[in-house]
Amino acid sequence: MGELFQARTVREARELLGGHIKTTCPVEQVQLLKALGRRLAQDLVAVDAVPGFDRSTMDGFAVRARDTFGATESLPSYLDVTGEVLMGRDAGTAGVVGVGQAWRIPTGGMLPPGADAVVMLEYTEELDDMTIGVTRPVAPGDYIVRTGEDIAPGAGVLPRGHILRPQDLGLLAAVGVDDVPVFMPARVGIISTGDELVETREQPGPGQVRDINSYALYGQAAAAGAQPCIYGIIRDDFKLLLDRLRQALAECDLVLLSGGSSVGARDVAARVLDTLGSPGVLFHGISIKPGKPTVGAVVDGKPVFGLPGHPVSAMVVFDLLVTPLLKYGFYLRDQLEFPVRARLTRNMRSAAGREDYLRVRLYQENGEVIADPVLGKSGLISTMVQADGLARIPAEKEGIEAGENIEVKLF
Ligand SMILES: Nc1nc2c(c(=O)[nH]1)N[C@H]1C(S)=C(S)[C@@H](COP(=O)(O)OP(=O)(O)OC[C@H]3O[C@@H](n4cnc5c(N)ncnc54)[C@H](O)[C@@H]3O)O[C@H]1N2
Ligand code: MOO
Repeated sequence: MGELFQARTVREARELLGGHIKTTCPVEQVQLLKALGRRLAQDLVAVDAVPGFDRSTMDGFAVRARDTFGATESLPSYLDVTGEVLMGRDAGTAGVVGVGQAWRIPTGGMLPPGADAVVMLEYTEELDDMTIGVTRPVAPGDYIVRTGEDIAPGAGVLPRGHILRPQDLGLLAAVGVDDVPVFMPARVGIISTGDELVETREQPGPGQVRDINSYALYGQAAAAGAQPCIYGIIRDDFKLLLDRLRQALAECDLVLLSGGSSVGARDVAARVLDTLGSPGVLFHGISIKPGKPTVGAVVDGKPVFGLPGHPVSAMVVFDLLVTPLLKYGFYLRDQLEFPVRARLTRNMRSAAGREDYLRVRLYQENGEVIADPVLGKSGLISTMVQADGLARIPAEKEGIEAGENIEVKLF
């Protein structure tokens, strides 16, 4: 590859990939406790109402609100205690709370028929076993959760594609979903290429470095819910690379190659990716820094990326192009990608027409979030370790001044 490549924007790169990827995600049923972080494979609809009955939110007395109107400490409303709600029991079979009456009720107990509110214990005085004085009025509905107030029967509770969070497990438990249909994790093949690379356990000789990218990318893939698989270090050799890529493609849903993506004479990634199958390379180069010499390809419907060799660049491109595919199965248009706004501590220049991604440390000062750039070349993995997140300078800006706000995503 001798010629200079034509750089695409991140959006164009996503659109090109999105238009050609044709992977189907198989679905499996997992037990609810195993479903955390997994992606829902279908819309889930509640069959039952939650709660299934009107419930008290306080310890106290179930009453007719009207009977408490005008009650004060000096002039309480006196009510006859004629019943008691037992926790977990049907309160609908033992009579009705009549006019001028009250039933004892625990927090979470079922509201008995006739009652329309609960008076907190603190606002009652017990005159004897059978009589209370209510010292504050309540309105109908006070201290009650209504039937279906949490989840109405027939309501859509979670949409297909949603990544399950701890609170979602709670909600699914509430509606009785014990087996959850989720997409199987995508299998991600990871290949590192470079004559200089050696395994972690080896002592690098002069001119050699340990393979960083296999591990960092493995971590990113696993963190995005995928099932990563390392295919090792391959020398900068067309044939060797082609064979290993073919194997990875046959066994995986998505393949990552790092190194060899630039335009140097020995940079074989683009050539190899174009040889694998149809349609092959869709773009070579994105207008971002770091990460410019990225190659994006689709082979028989599966995405294959030639990531830049510099570890920071490889990780940034993974974050922008690979994570959304693994997490959501596609690129979401309305995704809130950089949700934190932070004040930048120093001027950072950027070329117009190019998105720049800064590694930033975050801290709080006077109630504000501050982003302090971690400076350093894209070959330095330690800069990623020192950073808490990635900040973006949009393509239309030629830089951001100290004190201006910048959009950040957390690692
Ligand atoms: N004349 C030019 N040179 C370079 C350009 C350019 O536009 N013109 N682009 C630079 C940029 S930007 C990047 S990023 C790199 C991309 O390089 P390659 O993707 O071709 O990768 P390599 O040349 O194989 O390696 C670059 C660098 O990264 C180290 N590396 C590679 N793989 C690993 C790994 N698995 N673990 C740790 N480190 C790795 C490698 O040793 C090199 O130092 O090209 C610039 N050059
Ligand atoms: O893009 Mo390189 O990826 O600037 O270091």
